[in-house]
Amino acid sequence: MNSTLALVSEWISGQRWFAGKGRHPSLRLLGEWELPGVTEPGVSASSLLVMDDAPEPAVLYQIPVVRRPSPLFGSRVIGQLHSGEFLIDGVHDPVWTYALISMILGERDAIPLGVAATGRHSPADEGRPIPRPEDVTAHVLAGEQSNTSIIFEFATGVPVIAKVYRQLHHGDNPDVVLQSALAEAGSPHVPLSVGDIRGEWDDVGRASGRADGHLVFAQEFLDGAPDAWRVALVAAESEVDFVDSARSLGATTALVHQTLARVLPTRRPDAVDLEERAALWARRLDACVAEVPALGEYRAGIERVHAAAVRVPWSDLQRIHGDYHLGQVLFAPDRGWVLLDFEGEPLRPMTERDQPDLVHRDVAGMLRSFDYVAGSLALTSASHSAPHLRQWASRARKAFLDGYIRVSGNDLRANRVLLDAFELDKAIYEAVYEHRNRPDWESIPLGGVARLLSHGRISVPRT
Ligand SMILES: Nc1ncnc2c1ncn2[C@@H]1O[C@H](COP(=O)(O)OP(=O)(O)O)[C@@H](O)[C@H]1O
Ligand SMILES: O=P(O)(O)O[C@H]1O[C@H](CO)[C@@H](O[C@H]2O[C@H](CO)[C@@H](O)[C@H](O)[C@H]2O)[C@H](O)[C@H]1O
Repeated sequence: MNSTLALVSEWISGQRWFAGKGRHPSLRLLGEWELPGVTEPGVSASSLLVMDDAPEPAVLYQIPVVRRPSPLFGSRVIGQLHSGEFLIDGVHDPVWTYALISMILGERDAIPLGVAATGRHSPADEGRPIPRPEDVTAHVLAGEQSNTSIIFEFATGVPVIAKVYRQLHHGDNPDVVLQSALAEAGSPHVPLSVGDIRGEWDDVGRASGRADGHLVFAQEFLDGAPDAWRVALVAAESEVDFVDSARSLGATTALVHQTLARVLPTRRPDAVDLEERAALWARRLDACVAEVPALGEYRAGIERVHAAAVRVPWSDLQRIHGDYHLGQVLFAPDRGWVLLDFEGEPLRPMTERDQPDLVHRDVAGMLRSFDYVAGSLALTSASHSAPHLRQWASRARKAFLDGYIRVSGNDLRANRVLLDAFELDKAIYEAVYEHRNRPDWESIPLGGVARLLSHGRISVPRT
């Protein structure tokens, strides 16, 4: 028997969303918010906010839990407390999931235990009632994710997916802000927003002593819609051309960018923006080379591209997706491509992720993704020749750009070095991502870097 924190400390390193793999956590409980409306005697449902001080900077995690006198059949038990109660992993517990959806749809406040939280039901989803417990089922979405998503199915009405953010940051989460703005502007290219939960907690690092941000985001669940990564992989595997699909994905991307530029602030980049970007690219290159030494041989070439990229004209800065790749897009037969997960790159600090940026970042991300389809198949399937796969990727990349340029009117080929700079920046990020998560795939982004540098598109004198 033990304290909540001791039990969570033992359990957290085995969780897929725990970022400190291989390192012992040093946890501190900031507080919790208790979900309202739980009527079962002796049972409470809440969400702990726990700071891990072991990494630098420290990471704030959200951990839904249920305390019960005895576990249910199938409960995921975290451990037994001093009190004799059991601490249960909340996202798998029907009391927690029912209280969560009721709090969002009923716009209820949590019981604050050091952390305040409030549910909001989106006007776009109006008319959906709080279901009776017997009219809703919930299960956790399987698969690798940075957060934990719960699928709700109702006796009537479209299913809902609620994403419980595992790492919390002060400020609006772009995932909620951008998708809600797009959905409210009538874009069919994101799922309908259902609602969210915002919270407020202590933060000694802030002048006010408190921080606030999104804790949960709920949206329509597009059941059965395959993601574009799967669709593209199947096409490449069966040697089916992806040109039309890639062109329409490019066109959809441009439409989403246009809507974001219409409904959220944009601004002209100035000299300071360019200086800051050059400094950011340089810092990121240093950090990536330090972690993946194989990038070292490309450093000078990458620096030349970065230097050239800040000398060409830049278009306006605007809100973008931020971590755009084929796995972030679903194909829904009745509405085409639907974009998900606008949280930005998980390895970048939130202060960078919620800033306006060039659309080039998203376009570059997707171009890299076509390269990944070819690269991953070349690694895993002996029956596909590398030149053939390269040709598949290069046709898809060209079609994606064609589709984007046709709809946006923004000729990203005119100053190709700028797009190359973003593609290189993405590829070095991917090298670090693969180094940490899938070392067998490190050669995919490294090959991408080598190819980009061999195109010789830089027309500035070499130093
Ligand atoms: N609205 C949705 N409809 C259908 N599937 C979804 C929806 N949102 C997420 N998914 C599925 O869940 C996966 C993880 O979602 P994502 O937003 O990328 O979460 P994470 O931030 O945990 O990576 C997606 O790749 C997709 O397969
Ligand atoms: O989806 P996430 O926000 O968690 O993004 C991270 O993981 C992605 C891998 O799942 C990673 O994407 C890279 O691999 C993809 C294939 O699995 C490929 O399509 C992408 O182009 C490539 O970047 C992403 O970079 C990372 O942030």
